[in-house]
Amino acid sequence: MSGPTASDAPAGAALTPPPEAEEPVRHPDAPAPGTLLGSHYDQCFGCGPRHPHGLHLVSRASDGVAVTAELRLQGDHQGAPGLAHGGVLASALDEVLGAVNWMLRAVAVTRRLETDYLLPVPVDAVLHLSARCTAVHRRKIYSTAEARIGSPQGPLAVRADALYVEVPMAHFTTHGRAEDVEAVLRDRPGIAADRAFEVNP
Ligand SMILES: CCCCCCCC(=O)SCCNC(=O)CCNC(=O)[C@H](O)C(C)(C)COP(=O)(O)OP(=O)(O)OC[C@H]1O[C@@H](n2cnc3c(N)ncnc32)[C@H](O)[C@@H]1OP(=O)(O)O
Repeated sequence: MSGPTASDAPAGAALTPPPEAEEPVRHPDAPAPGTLLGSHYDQCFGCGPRHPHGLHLVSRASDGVAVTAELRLQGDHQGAPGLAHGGVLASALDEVLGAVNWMLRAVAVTRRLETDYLLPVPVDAVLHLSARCTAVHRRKIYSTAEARIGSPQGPLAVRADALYVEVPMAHFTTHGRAEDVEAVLRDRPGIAADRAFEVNP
C-alpha cells in the first residue's frame, strides 16, 4: 500500500515549496525586461490574439523571474452586475503565472491555483497584474501573483499562489483535441510535433 502523496496534501501545504526547493534562476535567454511576450497559442483564452472572446492578455517580461500585464475589464466579464466574475480574474492570474514559466524557459501546466479575492473589481477597471516565481523543485514551479486596480500601486484586489508542473510537449499532442493539434501542425510546417506548441516570445 502506498503512503500519502503530495497531491493528498492540504491546499496550503501543497503550495509551500519543500525545504530543498531552490531559488528560481532567470534563463540566460529569457527576454529582456520590458519585452512583450507573444502568445504561446493564438486560440488561448488568456493570451490568444485570435480568440474571439478571450482576455487577449499581453505579458511583459520584468526583472528576475517575473512578468506584468494589464487587463481592461469589460461588460462581458461580469459576474454580479457591474462587477468582474471571479473565474475571469482567476483566468487572468493563471495566464500571467503561466507566462512566468517562460522566464525559466519551462513548459509547464497549472497543477494548483489558489485565489484570494480581497476587493470587488468593477468592470471598466484596468487591472494591473504581476506574477513571479518564488521557488523551483525538480518539475515543480511555485509562483505568486497579484491584481491591483487602476495602477501597479493601486488597491490589491486579488492575489494567487500557484504550483505549475513542467511537462513534455507530448502532454499537448497526446491530450489535445486532434483537430486543434493538427491545425497547429499545419500552421507551422517543418516544426516537429513536439515543438509545435512552443511558448514563444
Ligand atoms: C504551453 C503553456 C500552456 C500554459 C496554459 C496556461 C496555464 C493552464 O491553463 S494549464 C491547463 C490547466 N492544467 C492542466 O490541464 C493540468 C492537468 N494536470 C495534469 O496534466 C497532471 O496532473 C500534471 C501534468 C500537472 C502532473 O501529472 P504528472 O506528470 O503525472 O505529475 P506527478 O509525477 O504526479 O507530479 C509531478 C510533481 O508534482 C508533485 N505534485 C503533484 N500534485 C501536487 C500537489 N497538488 N501539490 C504539491 N505537489 C504536487 C508531485 O509530487 C511530483 O513532484 P516530484 O517531481 O518532486 O516528485
